[in-house]
Amino acid sequence: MAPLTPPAGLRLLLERRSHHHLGAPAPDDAALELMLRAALRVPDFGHLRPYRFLAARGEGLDRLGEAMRRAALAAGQPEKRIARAPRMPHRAPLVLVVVASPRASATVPLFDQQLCAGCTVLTLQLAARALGYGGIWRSGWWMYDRGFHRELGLAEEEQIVGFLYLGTPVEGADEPGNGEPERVGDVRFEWL
Ligand SMILES: Cc1cc2nc3c(=O)[nH]c(=O)nc-3n(C[C@H](O)[C@H](O)[C@H](O)COP(=O)(O)O)c2cc1C
Repeated sequence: MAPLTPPAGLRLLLERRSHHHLGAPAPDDAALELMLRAALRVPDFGHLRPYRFLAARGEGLDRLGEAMRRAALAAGQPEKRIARAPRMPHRAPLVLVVVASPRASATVPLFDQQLCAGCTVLTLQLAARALGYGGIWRSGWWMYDRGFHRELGLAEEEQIVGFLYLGTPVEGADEPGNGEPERVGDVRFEWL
């Protein structure tokens, strides 16, 4: 069977990659609006929209870093982690904290709702890429720390599913891709 030539819309997925080194400009409000509209299209059992976003740019990055520092201090984390906390969000000009915010539902399990929230992270990253920006989905210790969650005002049932760092890829700073198409043979896949 001859391989299909990927249509233009699929190239965004086939060529998706993360950018660790991000500078200005970040997606502006107009870009962010389009990205959020795309996020609203993720698969969503019961259309519960079980997610919300906390956004930081400018001084917001300082506030986010301070919240990270206070949480690390309160949790008795190593000195090195506490000291580096304020710098963490400054690795990009825009950081979205993506929060799974489950709704009470008799039919939609919590995990489904958290997966739905996770889908928004990738969708936002892809939408940003389509608009010419770069991004990386990060987690790390803070993602799971209840003290940090409280710093950000999360409710008990809420969970951070990702920190999405966004900006413009710094030219030449990231490892170039090897240019090879992904090999479908690498996927664990079997017919039942
Ligand atoms: C839930 C989740 C959490 C992640 N957390 C981190 C992280 O904290 N730090 C990191 O360098 N990469 C993290 N990654 C991986 C990056 O987003 C990225 O996929 C990886 O650097 C490989 O690059 P690529 O996306 O270009 O293949 C995470 C990915 C996922 C899905």
